[in-house]
Amino acid sequence: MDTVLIYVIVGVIVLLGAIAYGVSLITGRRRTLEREAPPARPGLPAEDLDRQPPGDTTDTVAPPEHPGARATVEVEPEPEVAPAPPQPTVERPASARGRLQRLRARLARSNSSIGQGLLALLSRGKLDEETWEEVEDTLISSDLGVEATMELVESLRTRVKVDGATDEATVRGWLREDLLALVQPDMDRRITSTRVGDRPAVILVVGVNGTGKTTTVGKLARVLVAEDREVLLGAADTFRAAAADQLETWGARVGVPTVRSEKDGADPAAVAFDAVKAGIEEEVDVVIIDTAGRLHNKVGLMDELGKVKRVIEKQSEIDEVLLVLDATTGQNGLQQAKVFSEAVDVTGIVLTKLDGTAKGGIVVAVQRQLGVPVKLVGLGEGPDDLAPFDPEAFVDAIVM
Ligand SMILES: Nc1nc2c(ncn2[C@@H]2O[C@H](COP(=O)(O)OP(=O)(O)OP(=O)(O)O)[C@@H](O)[C@H]2O)c(=O)[nH]1
Repeated sequence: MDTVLIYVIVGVIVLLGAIAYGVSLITGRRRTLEREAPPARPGLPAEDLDRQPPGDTTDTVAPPEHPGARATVEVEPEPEVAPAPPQPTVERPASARGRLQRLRARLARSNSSIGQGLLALLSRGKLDEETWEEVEDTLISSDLGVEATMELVESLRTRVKVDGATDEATVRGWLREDLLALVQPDMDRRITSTRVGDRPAVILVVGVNGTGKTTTVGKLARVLVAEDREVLLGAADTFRAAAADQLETWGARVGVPTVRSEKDGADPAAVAFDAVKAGIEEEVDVVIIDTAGRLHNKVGLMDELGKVKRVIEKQSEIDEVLLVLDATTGQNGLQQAKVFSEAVDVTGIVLTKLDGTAKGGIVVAVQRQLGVPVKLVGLGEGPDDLAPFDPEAFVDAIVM
């Protein structure tokens, strides 16, 4: 009996175990199926997009069938286009013609006070010795120089004696005429900037650092580009590391190449040589060379500039040597002019920063001292603020 009971109990246990196993198999399968099924999505099912026939790439916008339903949109993938490399913008500089007229207001701003002062003194009616002394002082304070001042006062005294008229319009006429004569309008102020025979014109730009030399070379390149010249720059100012970068930037703005050395403190003569060589090979119209004018002493300067000059002349003559002077430095500038002219044959002067000084008389003083004309004047820091010197426009700005 006991044995039968044991068999019954074991049988029940086996049966229960089999039932439990069967139930667990069914639930496990259902869970797996649930896990594999995609989640239900609200609104228009996304699978509508998936069901678009492959290859149908046109944009399709199905109007919604009822409010709230989303349109089915298939957007053609953008073809992959490599971004275009940034193009350097080459500027078209303003023509140099009539620039001094345009910039006259800048000159007038600083220099017309002299003109106004002179006009007020000379049209007082009674011109006594004291007034003439004031006239002299005004002229000397404009850096005209003692000699030119004496000449001008002498001429004005004679006119007053002869004519007697001292109304402002008459005096203005005299002043204009006498100042113009002092500025020597007949001097040849052209700059050689076209090919000479079968070689480019070569312009050497010299001057003390800080006078605006590099800036002037850059501005001059623009003036010449505006006149359709092919220009090449030589960065022979190897003394100041940033000068070559500065020059290169000026050139790049108007599509002008710069020959430079990658080495700081390289031999300026070697850079000048390479620039002229490249200019000859490229058949450009003009090569402009920026130099470092370290005014440590006259002998050093002569050695440096002399070497640059000799090395260039192995390949080409030098057509222009432009001396850059800062108009605000007065007598100091005149002293520099003297030293440079002894080191190298200066053919023209560039007077920079005339916009910032009432000392326009320096034009007369420096021309007299060197016997060479002022060819260009700097009238601001803008890229087109360099103008060919025009004696009439200059004097008009003073006596306007
Ligand atoms: N207001 C004014 N500033 C000027 C003029 N010309 C040049 N300058 C400024 O003078 C400063 C010196 O100019 P640079 O061209 O660097 O002088 P630099 O003589 O070449 O000096 P280095 O490159 O060291 O040889 C700059 O800030 C120019 O913008 C001008 O006509 N008017």
